[in-house]
Order: sequence, then structure tokens, then C-alpha cells
Amino acid sequence: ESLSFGFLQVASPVPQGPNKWHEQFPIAKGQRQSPIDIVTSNAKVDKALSDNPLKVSYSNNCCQSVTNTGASFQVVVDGAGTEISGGPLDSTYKLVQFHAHWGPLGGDEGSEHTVDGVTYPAELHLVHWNQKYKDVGEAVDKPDGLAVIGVFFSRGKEHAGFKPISDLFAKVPRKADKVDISFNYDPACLLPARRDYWTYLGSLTTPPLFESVTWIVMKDPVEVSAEQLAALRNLLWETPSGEGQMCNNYRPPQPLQGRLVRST
Ligand SMILES: CCc1c(F)c(F)c(S(N)(=O)=O)c(F)c1F
Ligand SMILES: [Zn+2]
Repeated sequence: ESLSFGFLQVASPVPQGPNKWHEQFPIAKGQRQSPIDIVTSNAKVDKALSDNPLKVSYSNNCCQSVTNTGASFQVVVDGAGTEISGGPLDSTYKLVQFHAHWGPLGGDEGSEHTVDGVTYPAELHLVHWNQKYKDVGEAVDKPDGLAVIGVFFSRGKEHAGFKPISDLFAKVPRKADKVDISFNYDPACLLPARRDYWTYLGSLTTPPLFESVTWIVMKDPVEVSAEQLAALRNLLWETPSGEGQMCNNYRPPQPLQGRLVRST
């Protein structure tokens, strides 16, 4: 939105970059911020994670719409029957939305988490909230409020499962644009076949940066085509020089602050 004084149109300020977020959100320099660089040799295999495997049960008619949030695309989910449990989670969490973060056209940076310093061109986030709370608004700032599954996208062959979603980006070019998802869609198709992951306690990676996320980062990337990565740039956002292609909407890795990363 922009402020208007009759003749004078004052554009709403372009959001500040990650290195200035701490001015308005001091928790940006907190003790459990995300993302992090996952140093695989320091990750500790925890048998308990495999003894109680992560259970992902999504229904195939849970996705309602795709929106341009001005910072990413967001597929809004109605949550009916889309639950995860087990693994690092002490209760059932329900899917509320998924979105992604990506880099420049053709580049290899863009993921938020990195693995031994290696970046991927994009990272998908499936956001779930703890069913012990009455709604996602109550859960969003609680230490055990959210569980986000991160899936790395690598550049390769087309991802047939992602195509119905990536084809919609051209329909939501501007902030607040929204298109309904009229077809059945099961977001589980976006998960890699091998369900091994790293898990650690962290935060939202965009303001308000609440330290409320149990992160579950899948070890294996899923392949998407260069065209599907390019489709992410059909989404537009405000840049200092006016409207431009949405890209580089990722936060770089944050200090680990002594946290343990566990591994299956
Ligand atoms: C408050 C809404 C919100 C975000 F803005 C967000 F960026 C993430 S993230 N990148 O950590 O997955 C969430 F999980 C989330 F729930
Ligand atoms: Zn995210």
C-alpha cells in the first residue's frame, strides 16, 4: 500500500535487508536464529529420531490458493488432515502454508540453510503449527509453536509434482495477488524419496523472527528444472528502483550459538 496526500504519492518503504532487521527486531541477534550452516560432521545421529519416524500425512485436497505475499509465493492450506508427528516432535503439527526462498536467475545461491557451506538455488518451507495451541496465531511465537520442513531445490530435470504450482506464479505477479487452486494437490509430492533429515531448534527466517521453530531440513534435495526456477521470477516485488523480479529473498546463515544439530 502507499500513503497518498492528494497530489503526493509516497510509496510504502521498500523492506530493509536482513542485516538491518535487528534494528526493529532485536531477536535477530538471538540465541536460536535461523537459518544456519549445517556442518554435517558436527551433526549427531540420534537413534530416537529413527525409533519414532517422522510421520507425514497430507491429504490431496488441502491446498486452497497461491498468493504473492510480496516476499515469496505462499500456498495456503486449509489444514484439514494435513498433519506431521514423530521424529523430533512431541505432538502433532498441522500444515498451514508452504513457500520458498531463492536466489538470482541461474545462480546457485538462494537456499537459506547451507550444508557444509554449500548453497542450493532454492529452499521450500512447509510450515506447520502445534495442535496444543488453539490456532497458528497463538502458536507462532511459542518455543514449540511451529515445525518447518525445509526441502532443498537443485537444478535438474523438471519436477512434475511442482509444475501445477510453478505454472501458477505467472498469475500472481503482484503483492496480494491470489489465485485459487481448483485441482487436487498433495504437497507430500515435494518431499524427497529418502526421508533422512537434520533437526535443530531455530526461528522464523523473516521478521518477526520468532524463536518458535523446530526445523526439519531434508538431507536430499529435489530436482526442479531451470524453467521452474525461472518461473519463481514471474513473481514481482518492490525494489529500490521500483517493481522488479522477486529474487534473493533468503536470509543468510546465522550464528549456531552452541546449538546441537541432530541427524537421522
Ligand atoms: C509468520 C509467517 C512465517 C514466515 F514469515 C516465515 F518466513 C517462516 S519461515 N521462512 O521460517 O519458514 C515461517 F515459518 C512463518 F510461519
Ligand atoms: Zn521460509
